[in-house]
Amino acid sequence: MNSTPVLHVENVDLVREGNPILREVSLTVRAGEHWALLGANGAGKSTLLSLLGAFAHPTRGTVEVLGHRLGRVDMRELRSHVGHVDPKHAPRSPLTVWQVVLTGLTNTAEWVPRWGPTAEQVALAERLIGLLGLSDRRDARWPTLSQGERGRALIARALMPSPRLLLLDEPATGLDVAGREQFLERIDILQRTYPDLASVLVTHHLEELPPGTTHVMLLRDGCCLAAGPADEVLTSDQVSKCFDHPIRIVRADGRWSVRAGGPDRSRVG
Ligand SMILES: Nc1ncnc2c1ncn2[C@@H]1O[C@H](COP(=O)(O)OP(=O)(O)OP(=O)(O)O)[C@@H](O)[C@H]1O
Repeated sequence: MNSTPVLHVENVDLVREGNPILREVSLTVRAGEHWALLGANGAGKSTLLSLLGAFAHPTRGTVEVLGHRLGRVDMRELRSHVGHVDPKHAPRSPLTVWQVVLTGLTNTAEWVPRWGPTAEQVALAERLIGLLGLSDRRDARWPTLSQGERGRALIARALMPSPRLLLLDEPATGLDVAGREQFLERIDILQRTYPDLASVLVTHHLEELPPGTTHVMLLRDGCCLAAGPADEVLTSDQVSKCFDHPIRIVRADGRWSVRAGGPDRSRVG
């Protein structure tokens, strides 16, 4: 296994229009780790993800993505090796699921004219479509897909170049309960199928954390409040501080959820 961290962020500050957005943030992500960035609206999660995806440079500090230091590398080239699931991605023409997934190889929103995948690439696309639970929607066109199906198609698309890193920005936002559970089930299958894949997922809802989440960073006002193994970081105390609200964390069947803080009323009979 490659021992270079997949991501290494050291003492990063990011200032935009004179405002500090990230302050002294450090993070190391290794192969096989599944991180969640958790924090309230405006905490800086998406901004940090944009650094990890080589979409932005830090103002101070260093960011290494797949062993390459931002500022010393062709960002566009580097991005092609990162599986970045952009929820706003949308092809303009009504591509099928199969086509959308294959555009992950050309890194384009549209099907590239005169480009054709190899037999191995087609086989990989079919395998990923199956892994994401979309085999029966393989030929369905983008405009006819549900939001959950689109999200899962985009994950399959991001995995086409066989990246070592998958970045997911609020992947379960807007999904109904069934859609969220299907998404979590597929993430679980994915993590078991690709044990070396590392991922970083942004969310503000603990209910949306995949059970395979190994590590968590709590962000508040651009600062890292806590970072480390999920069970050490996701305590009622720390999450309450992160969201500036009394919260009680409940862990059941490998999943996390929250209740309003205060006494545990479930035992009052
Ligand atoms: N281009 C920009 N210029 C100035 N301020 C920005 C810019 N982009 C983001 N911000 C500010 O930086 C802060 C962090 O934004 P960011 O989107 O990273 O937070 P977030 O934790 O992802 O929030 P949310 O959960 O609402 O998506 C916010 O206060 C936002 O207004």
